[in-house]
Amino acid sequence: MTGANDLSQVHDVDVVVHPGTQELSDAIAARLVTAIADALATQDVAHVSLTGGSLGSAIWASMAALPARAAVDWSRVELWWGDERYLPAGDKDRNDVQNDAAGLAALPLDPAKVHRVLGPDASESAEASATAYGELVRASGAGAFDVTILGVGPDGHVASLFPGHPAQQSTDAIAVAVHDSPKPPPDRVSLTFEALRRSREVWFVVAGADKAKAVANGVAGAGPAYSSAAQVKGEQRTLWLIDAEAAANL
Ligand SMILES: O=C1O[C@H](COP(=O)(O)O)[C@@H](O)[C@H](O)[C@H]1O
Repeated sequence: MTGANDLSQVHDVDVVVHPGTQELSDAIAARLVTAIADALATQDVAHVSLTGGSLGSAIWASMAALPARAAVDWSRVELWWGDERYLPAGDKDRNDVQNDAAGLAALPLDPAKVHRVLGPDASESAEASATAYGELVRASGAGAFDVTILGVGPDGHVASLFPGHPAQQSTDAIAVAVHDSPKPPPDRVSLTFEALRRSREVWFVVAGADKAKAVANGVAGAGPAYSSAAQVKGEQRTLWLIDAEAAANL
């Protein structure tokens, strides 16, 4: 990772800083290829949980341009989403739609292994969608995700778990319905902290000066009223993959 500045082991997490958003996005795509190929060397399938947001989609544009993506047997990759906006299939504001448009759809994935959160066109409520998604995670035998990728909002939210929002407190489920989200749209479905923590590696992916405070809070381990990101750690590794602007307050 040429040009990366490794600030390893700050507060029991690893922080890697790349100069700008493009370098960061390209590096995450390359890292993901390696992580998936490693997992597939010893497992039948690799489970990866994806994120929406700006960088969450930029990764797939980088992947589409990365020759090394051919090193992965994508038909053995199970994809999940850490959260989804509770909107009908195909809505341009859904995370999966934005990821697909950025480049995800171009990969030779097995559609049966791409697990999309049901929207209002296919479920009675966000609660019903969350229950169905949780059951799907459980039934898949995922047990733990190999990699969970999480964007972080300027307010410190990850997936659709917003600091101080009641959905943060859901402890008895894999996925939870979120209403009155401070960021539109108001209705969402999110994996819970408990589910997100069942990840071998958690990667926070963050770019931009407007995220510098959220990154500092997350890396420092701030409480849930200030940072949802700080409540999630990987079982083996927690990585902050950020650009120089986002690192400004470290
Ligand atoms: O609404 C969401 O926002 C976050 C972060 O988005 P960004 O555009 O500020 O990077 C994203 O991680 C989450 O998946 C999404 O639903």
